[in-house]
Amino acid sequence: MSQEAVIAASKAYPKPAQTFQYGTAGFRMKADLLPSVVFRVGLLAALRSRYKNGQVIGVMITASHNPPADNGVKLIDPMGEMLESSWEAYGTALANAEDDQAVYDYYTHLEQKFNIKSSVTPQVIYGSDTRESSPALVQALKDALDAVGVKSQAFGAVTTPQLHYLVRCLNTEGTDHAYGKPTLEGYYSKLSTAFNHLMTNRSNGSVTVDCANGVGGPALRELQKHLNPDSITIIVTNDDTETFSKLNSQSGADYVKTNQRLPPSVTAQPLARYASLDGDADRIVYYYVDAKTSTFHLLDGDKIATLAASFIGDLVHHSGITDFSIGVVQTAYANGSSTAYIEKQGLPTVCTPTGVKHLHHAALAYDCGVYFEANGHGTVLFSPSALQRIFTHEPESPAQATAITHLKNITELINQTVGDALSDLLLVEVILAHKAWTPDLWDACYTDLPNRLEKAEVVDRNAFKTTDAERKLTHPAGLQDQIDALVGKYDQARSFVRPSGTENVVRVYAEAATRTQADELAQKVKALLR
Ligand SMILES: CC(=O)N[C@H]1[C@@H](OP(=O)(O)O)O[C@H](CO)[C@@H](O)[C@@H]1O
Ligand SMILES: [Mg+2]
Repeated sequence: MSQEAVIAASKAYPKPAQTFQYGTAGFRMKADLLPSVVFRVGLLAALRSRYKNGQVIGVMITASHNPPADNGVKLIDPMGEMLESSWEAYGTALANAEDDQAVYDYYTHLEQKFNIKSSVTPQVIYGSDTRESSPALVQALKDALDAVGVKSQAFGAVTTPQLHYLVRCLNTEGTDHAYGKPTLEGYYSKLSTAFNHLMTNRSNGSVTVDCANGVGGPALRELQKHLNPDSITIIVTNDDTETFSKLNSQSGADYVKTNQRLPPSVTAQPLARYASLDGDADRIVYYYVDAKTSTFHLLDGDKIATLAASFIGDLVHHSGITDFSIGVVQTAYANGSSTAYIEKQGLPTVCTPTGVKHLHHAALAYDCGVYFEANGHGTVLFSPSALQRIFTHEPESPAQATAITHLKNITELINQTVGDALSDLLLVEVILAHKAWTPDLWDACYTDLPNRLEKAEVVDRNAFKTTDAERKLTHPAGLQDQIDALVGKYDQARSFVRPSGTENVVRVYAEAATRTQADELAQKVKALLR
């Protein structure tokens, strides 16, 4: 790598007058502001790979559920996790370097700081969602990787979880904890093989999936080719990736969760199952309309977490494996009823700050850690020792043998690197089939407290500081007391305010015993912010 090569390549991507920050979901903003950021993220990925002795690092170009004009970029660490948070600041600093020389200087500063050897060949793989702006940003990335001699591989349009899967597979290939075949075909084959085993002699009718007109559409169509058609029919809708303006428009998991209503394109049949993915297919929510009043019912991340935890708990119980810890990790946005339900089942719950990296980390504390954000982003992690026990357990009865076989397949079905809408879809379908549950029976486990999520524009969101997993404000001084006083006036109420990590707003959440109370509480708390 030469100074001239880096500086020359960097010249093509001048930094706009803008301050950037590597946030909860990497960098995310209007796509036209991003070329310099993506170029520099490419340099960071190269450094990260060399720092990790040449292990493969992933770069995903996506803005998830954001509008079509946005885009974003984030790094994936060697085991398929999100970038270690201490490195986010280096990404921020590199993105904000004023000119090409400053970019090069900071790059060499990091090399020295971490004593990164130039003898190691860095390896990076990358992919993008289906946005119009993605190809140009991919080119910016490629130019950076080439300038610093990275061995790179392009995977084209992929879901975010697919890229996480590929990174982990590449870095574990040939080891005793090989995660799978490092190809997209390997991904589809791993998930579908487990699904087809779990669905042997079972059929679960059909599910209609709204793909937000994003990359989940083509991926789901491909996955479906691998599934036994006698087990499931997946009706793929909102899968137009050619009309860029349709992405996440009036569709998708975020639309359904935020508005608490059907996408306008869906005419729901009573008790039929519907699901919506987000733009990069790492989130999923389910919903249905009931038979009596055709009312919309949301089955969100909390409902998926409780479903998964209880199903896995039952399998472990029937397998004869003992001393096996299962925990459920949530955020403050989890519905109070879900937390109460999980605790009533005798399972521990943990509340972490928003952002899946926090949940993921907390879930590692259990043999089986189930984590979901209410918005539908989540997965299930099995610890290495839990996997070892599941795969070596000697069953003492046919019933135990069946439970063990199911457990093994469940660990293969779940994408354990990150929340994955396609894997979660198959998981829910398997569980409902095994329980012979219609969506209303699933929904009946507990009744959500009516809730409202609002956002407020404020002068400076950084003036809002929180504690207790974001459930309480420490600053601005006195505001929390005012919120508490309001909450005290409603039944079963809870409300909190926190600054968003992805948008320049402050979020207000409120839940209470009735819809009117929840709405009123949210409005009154919001009014305090003015
Ligand atoms: C209330 C809410 O849904 N917040 C989302 C949103 O974070 P904020 O920090 O609230 O903007 O985007 C994150 C990244 O996608 C996601 O992890 C999180 O759950
Ligand atoms: Mg997403």
